[in-house]
Amino acid sequence: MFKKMPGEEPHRIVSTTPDTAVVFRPAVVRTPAIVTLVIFGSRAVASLIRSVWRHPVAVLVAAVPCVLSVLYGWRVALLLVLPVLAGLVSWAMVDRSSFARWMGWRLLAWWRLVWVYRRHWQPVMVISGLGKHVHGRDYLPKLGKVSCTSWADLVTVRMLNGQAVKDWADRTDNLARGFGASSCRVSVLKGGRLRLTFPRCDPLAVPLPAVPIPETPTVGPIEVGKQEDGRPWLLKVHGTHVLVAGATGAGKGSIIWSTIRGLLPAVRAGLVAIWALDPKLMELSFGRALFGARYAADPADCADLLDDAVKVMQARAARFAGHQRSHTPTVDDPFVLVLVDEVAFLTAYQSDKELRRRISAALATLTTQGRAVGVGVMAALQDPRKEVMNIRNLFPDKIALRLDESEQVDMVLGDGARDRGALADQISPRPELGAGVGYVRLETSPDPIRVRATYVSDDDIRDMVGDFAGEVA
Ligand SMILES: Nc1ncnc2c1ncn2[C@@H]1O[C@H](COP(=O)(O)OP(=O)(O)OP(=O)(O)O)[C@@H](O)[C@H]1O
Repeated sequence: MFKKMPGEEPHRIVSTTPDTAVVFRPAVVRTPAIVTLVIFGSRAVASLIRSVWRHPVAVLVAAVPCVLSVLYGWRVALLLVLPVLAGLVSWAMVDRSSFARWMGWRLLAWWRLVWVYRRHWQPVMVISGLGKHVHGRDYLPKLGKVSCTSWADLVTVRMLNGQAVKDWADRTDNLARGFGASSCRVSVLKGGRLRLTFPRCDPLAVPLPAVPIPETPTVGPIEVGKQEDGRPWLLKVHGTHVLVAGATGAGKGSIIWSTIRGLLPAVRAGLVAIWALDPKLMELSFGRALFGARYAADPADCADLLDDAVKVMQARAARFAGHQRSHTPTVDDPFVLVLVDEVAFLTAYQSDKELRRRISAALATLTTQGRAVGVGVMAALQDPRKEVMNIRNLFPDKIALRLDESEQVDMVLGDGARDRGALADQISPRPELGAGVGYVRLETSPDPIRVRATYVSDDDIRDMVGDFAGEVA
């Protein structure tokens, strides 16, 4: 039986009988040096080809000056390279984004691969427990491609056979510390490969001003903020229901107001009607004039308004039955968005049992039957526990802002969301850093996305009221 053993291992192998009278030494067949050299040589060539394939720009930048100086001497090489360098600097100054896309991020990715990930890969894998060092041999997950975006490094890895995604998700803290990043997120690619996302900076660290009101009426998706990768965060409200969960001061109001702001032109055009329930009498009362008669703060009025919404929904369902299966907003049948601030005031904390029953039943009816006929619910709440909000699973889209406890993250976003990097319990309680910051999970992907809502200030709301009050159907 042959066994491959590197280094000094073969010398240590001895087998003895129990009384050590007979000692067996297995025969050791030494690999000829030439074979070893050929193996190492072919590995070096393969690694060179891989580097050229994955990092052509970086290899070109490093290799061309070296080749020129070998062929023509360093003076000629310098003369030839300097104008190119000047050209690159001017390109970077004139059009930063195209330079970053074609050169900057590629060079940075190569540098980060060599200097950060490859250099620290072996110790970080072994110490974090994702790799093993057994009898002088390393069993390490394979480091794949590294690419850089404006805010993060994206690292592809091939897991060891027998490893599970959870093994990696449980060690995101180790990975982040090991590679000098503030956090690490794990997402699954196919074929046993994972993508690790290591943020280099936080584009959401500063509050975002309210986006301009759209010029043309739209029922969404509405731009309500920014995603971590710098792209706009577009929130779908028509054809779904949205639950916003966050501790007090987490910035739930900014999501509600950003949504209202984006819908106002459609409200003016008669394509959308916003119905507001404001049991805390704080958040929505500020722009009360925007909602006309469709505003309620007293729990009994809230129950009546919800019952009216159910009637609208049922009347539509009866009319649509057999004719259409989905809703297109029109002036006759506008999209009705029922906004509920602190829904637990109306359900869990409501002392009047009959009111509580009516409100819970109406909310459950709207969230189970409303989306196909153009009635949507957007509800905000502080405490996402089932005892407080037993219909939270009827909301297809959920947003987790800052939460008090780590267990609440999975309650809002679904199982495994926190393991995959939705650290909503670690969002800063300082409003300038953390208010409006949260995680969303789209129906199409299990990976949570970090986002920040724009801040619609009191002045913005006053302007909105000034421009749009009285235009409500
Ligand atoms: N998107 C945001 N960006 C920056 N700051 C924000 C943002 N949203 C809110 N804030 C700040 O955080 C404070 C609290 O926000 P807000 O009242 O919306 O939180 P909330 O989650 O609705 O809290 P509560 O449940 O107590 O009403 C605001 O006064 C504001 O100063």
